[in-house]
Amino acid sequence: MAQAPATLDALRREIDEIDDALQELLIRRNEVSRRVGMTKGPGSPAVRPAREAVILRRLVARHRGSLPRAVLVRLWREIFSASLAQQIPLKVAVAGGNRLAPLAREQYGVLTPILELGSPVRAVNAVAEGEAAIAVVPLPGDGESDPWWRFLGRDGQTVPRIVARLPFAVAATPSASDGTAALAVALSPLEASGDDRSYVILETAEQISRSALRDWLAKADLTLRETSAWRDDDSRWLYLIELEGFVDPKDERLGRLAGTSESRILRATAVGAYAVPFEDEDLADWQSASKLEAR
Ligand SMILES: C=C(O[C@@H]1C=C(C(=O)O)C=C[C@H]1O)C(=O)O
Repeated sequence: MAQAPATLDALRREIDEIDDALQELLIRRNEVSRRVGMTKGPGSPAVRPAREAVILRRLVARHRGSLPRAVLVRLWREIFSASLAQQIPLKVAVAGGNRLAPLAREQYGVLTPILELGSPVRAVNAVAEGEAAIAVVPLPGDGESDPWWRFLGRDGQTVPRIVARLPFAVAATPSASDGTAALAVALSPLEASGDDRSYVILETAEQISRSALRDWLAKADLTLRETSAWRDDDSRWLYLIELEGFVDPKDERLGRLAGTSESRILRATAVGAYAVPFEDEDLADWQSASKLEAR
């Protein structure tokens, strides 16, 4: 016998039940995250973008039905932010005037306090000094007079590291639809998500061409993506290098670099890594694809 069509009342009762179940699960998730926070301890910072990336990739891959993947990601950004906010006082520093506040809000939660400071350098300092948990800073550019990244080459637990690239999903981040992108800096260890890019700072006593840098890196099995240079007062050069793959502070390829560069690299320090963001097609839904075809 065919099933009788559900009445509007019955369908609404089903939605009420689902809402209650969803709410119970969110309450439970936040409680477990609070316990994760207590288990982490002082040497294990709260902000873990690599773990968030692994979760989002898994959820997007197993998704189905008519709820768009971009909406799924948006929901989880708020869930992560609420989860983080009960582990630590979640405050995000940005440089006022560089249009990164909306991006920071869409990544770290619409209710998360944003601290607008005078420059990206001050935003990074706010993280070093514990005034903010995360700084959202512009992508490194070449020829900057005071690049925010120049403080990252030092060792130590209170030196901020690059931990994420924003947006993680353009389709889920309206403020990034014009191509705006940024990096997030926090006092968190470098963690691999399984598909990553990394940043290292190379220190040299002289200016080095991009092609020489690329060759030295290739000899040490490292693939260069981007470079930014900064000349320190005492004629020391710093290069912020973006590399393919994950490179952590103990990576033996960094040690090999000195040997492959005619010893012109004085120091090589791993200063960051980020999970490779979703491509638009990763978030494409069967429904939206069929809508496009129907046009
Ligand atoms: C719960 C954790 O802390 C934070 C919150 C996460 C979450 O809500 O899933 C994930 C990573 C961290 O940014 C964790 O590290 O697992």
